[in-house]
Amino acid sequence: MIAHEFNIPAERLPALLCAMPKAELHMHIEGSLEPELIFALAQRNGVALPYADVEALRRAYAFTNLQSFLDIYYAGASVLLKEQDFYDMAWAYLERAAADNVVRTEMFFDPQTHTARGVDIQVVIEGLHRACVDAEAKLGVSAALILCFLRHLSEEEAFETLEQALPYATKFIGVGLDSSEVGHPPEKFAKVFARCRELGLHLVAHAGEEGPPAYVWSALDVLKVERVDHGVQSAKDPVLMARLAKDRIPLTVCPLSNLKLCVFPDLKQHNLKTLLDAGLVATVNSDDPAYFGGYMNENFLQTFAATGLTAQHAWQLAANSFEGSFIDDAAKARYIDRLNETFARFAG
Ligand code: HPA
Ligand SMILES: [Zn+2]
Repeated sequence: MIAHEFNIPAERLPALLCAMPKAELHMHIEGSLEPELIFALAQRNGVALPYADVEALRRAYAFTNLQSFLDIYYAGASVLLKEQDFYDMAWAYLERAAADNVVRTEMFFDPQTHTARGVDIQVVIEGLHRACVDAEAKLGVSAALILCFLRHLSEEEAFETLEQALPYATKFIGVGLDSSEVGHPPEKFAKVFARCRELGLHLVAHAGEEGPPAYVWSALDVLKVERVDHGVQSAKDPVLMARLAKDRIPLTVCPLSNLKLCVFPDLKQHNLKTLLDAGLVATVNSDDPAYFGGYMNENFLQTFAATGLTAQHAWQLAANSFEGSFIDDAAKARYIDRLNETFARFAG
């Protein structure tokens, strides 16, 4: 996709970042559970929480690394029991996404977090999928689901989850790999990803969030993923950077997540600009917006303010999000037209 030349006055850039159509490719739906909804669902379902109130829960959101976040994230998800709970969670996110001009979203969900508590996978998938169908009809947001395997569990358990999910295979478009990265390299899941590939599912995996470039290499070469989630540690390996650029492998970067989990000490030092300027198909995403302090537009606004990215970078990030999405080429072209129309409206 060729970037057009746009002359955007600097003072219009924040409004343009908010207005431009964009795709979100890295968002864990359980990470969109706001504290208010956690407490409302706890009350509705009679689930006891180890926090006195919403403020006490929010105060616990002071993370030092990925694991310190995951412990609280899994505790928050414990209030989800019924199909309507999954619907309500997804609907709340989809309304926020629509407000941020997200026109396409590919949402991760973690079935093992729920089946381990005795919730049937059908309840999880049907509730989330119904919200996706309604989002298209009522919000004009195209929404799809990606089932993630928890990498701290075994490959055998991933296979069991895949078996349970297959009756609902028309309701998700692919599989991913998330949870504790270091010590759980992609190759641990080689066989289950090979099976998912045979089944025609799209493949993605978290790699290079905290883990080394070697994990990004094995996500590509062993799992054969089409996108890498996070991938920011790739910048440490010039040969890997060249490979990602050559093969146009999208990286779903999550700046506020990286800040809150101390992957970078501050946003000014985030390497998004390095990745873009090296020609990588980098995108901006919210990861776990209820926990990391912002949905899509907040990620764009804060990252641009901190790192001095330009309107040209904004266009590239939005175009990359459509290129990296799992929609057909005609839909990509329509979204790029809408992107260009928005830029033309903001041009000086
Ligand atoms: O950022 C993340 N990394 C790994 N696993 C996750 N599960 C939710 N968010 C994340
Ligand atoms: Zn993630």
